[in-house]
Amino acid sequence: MNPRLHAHADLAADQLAQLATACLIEEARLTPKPGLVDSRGNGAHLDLSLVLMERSAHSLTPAFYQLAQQSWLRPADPALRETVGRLGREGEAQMMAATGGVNTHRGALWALGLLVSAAAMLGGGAERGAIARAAAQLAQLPDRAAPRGFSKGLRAVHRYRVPGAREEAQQGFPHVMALALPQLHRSRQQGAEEPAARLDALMAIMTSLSDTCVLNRAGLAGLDTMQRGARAVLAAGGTAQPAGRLALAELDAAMLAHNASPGGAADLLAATLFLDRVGGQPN
Ligand SMILES: CC(C)(COP(=O)(O)OP(=O)(O)OC[C@H]1O[C@@H](n2cnc3c(N)ncnc32)[C@H](O[C@H]2O[C@H](COP(=O)(O)OP(=O)(O)OP(=O)(O)O)[C@@H](O)[C@H]2O)[C@@H]1O)[C@@H](O)C(=O)NCCC(=O)NCCS
Ligand SMILES: Nc1ncnc2[nH]cnc12
Repeated sequence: MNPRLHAHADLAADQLAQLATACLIEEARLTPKPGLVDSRGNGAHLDLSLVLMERSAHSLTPAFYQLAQQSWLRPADPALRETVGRLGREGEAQMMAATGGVNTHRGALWALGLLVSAAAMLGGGAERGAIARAAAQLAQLPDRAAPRGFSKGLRAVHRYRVPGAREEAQQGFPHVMALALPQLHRSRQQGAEEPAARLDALMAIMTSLSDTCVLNRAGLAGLDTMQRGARAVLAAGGTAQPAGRLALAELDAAMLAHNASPGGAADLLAATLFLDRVGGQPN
C-alpha cells in the first residue's frame, strides 16, 4: 500500500475502533434495560457491573483497530476469515484479562468485530446493508484455526434447535437490519427522545431473538417471557409513552424473577448503534 493510502487506512481503522467502543459503552449505560446491566445496577448478574462493562469495552478498542486495519480493502476469503478469527480470539483474551475472567462482551466482540472488519473491507464508506452482507460472507467462511469444543451458546442452539450468535451473523444480522434499525428510525421520527428510541430498538430485537443467554438461564419459559414482554412494550406505544414505560417495568420485573438477562439482544443493540452511525442515511 502506498504511504498516503496507509495513513488513510490507519485513520479510518482508528475511527471504526473508537466508534465500536463508544457503541458498547452507550449500550451499557442505556437505562432502564430489562435484566441487563445499566446505570441503575447489575440487573440479573452477580458478576457484572457498569464499571466492568466499560472497562471491558475499552479493552476491546485495540482488537477493533487491528480488525479494521487488517481487513482494509480485502475480499471475504478464507485467509481474511482466519486473520479475523485469530484477532477475535486475541481480543477475547484481552477482555478476559481486563475483567478478571468474567465474560462481558464475547457476543458483542463477535458481532461488532465482524461489522468493523466488513466496514473496512469496503473502504469505510459503504452503506449499512452492504456492510451487513460483507460481515455475513465472512461469518459463513470456515475458520480452520478455531478450537472445537463446548460453549454455552452451542449447548442452547442444539438443545432448543434455535439459531444463535453464529447464525445471526451468517444470515446478515436480521434482528439488526429488519427489526432494530427500522424501529430506531421510526421511534425517532415519532418524536421519541434518543434513549427511548434506543430502548424501543432493543425491544424490537427482544420480540424475536432466540437469545442463548436467556435460554441457558431460564429455558423456553424465560425466552417466551422476554419475547411477549417486549411485544407488549411496543404495542403500548413504545418506551416514550407512559403505558410503554409501565410495560417495560413489568418486563424488567419478570426477567429478574426468571434470573434472565438478554445479553445477546444487548450485543445486537450495540451493533445497531454502530450501523446506524457508520452506514449512511436513516432508511
Ligand atoms: C460465535 C461466538 C460468539 C461464539 O458463540 P457461541 O454461541 O458458541 O458461544 P457463547 O460463548 O455462548 O457466546 C455467544 C454469545 O453471543 C451472544 N448471543 C446470545 N444469543 C445470541 C443470538 N441469538 N444472536 C446474537 N448474539 C447472541 C451472547 O453474548 C452476550 O452474553 C454474554 C454473557 O454470556 P454468558 O457468559 O453465557 O452468560 P451469563 O448468563 O452471564 O453467565 P453465567 O452468569 O450464567 O455464568 C456476554 O458476553 C454478551 O456479549 C452469548 O454469550 C464467538 O465467540 C466466536 O466463535 N468467536 C471466535 C473468534 C472469531 O471468529 N471472531 C470473529 C469476529 S471478532
Ligand atoms: N448491558 C449488558 N448487561 C449484561 N450483559 C451484557 N452483554 C452485553 N451488554 C450487556
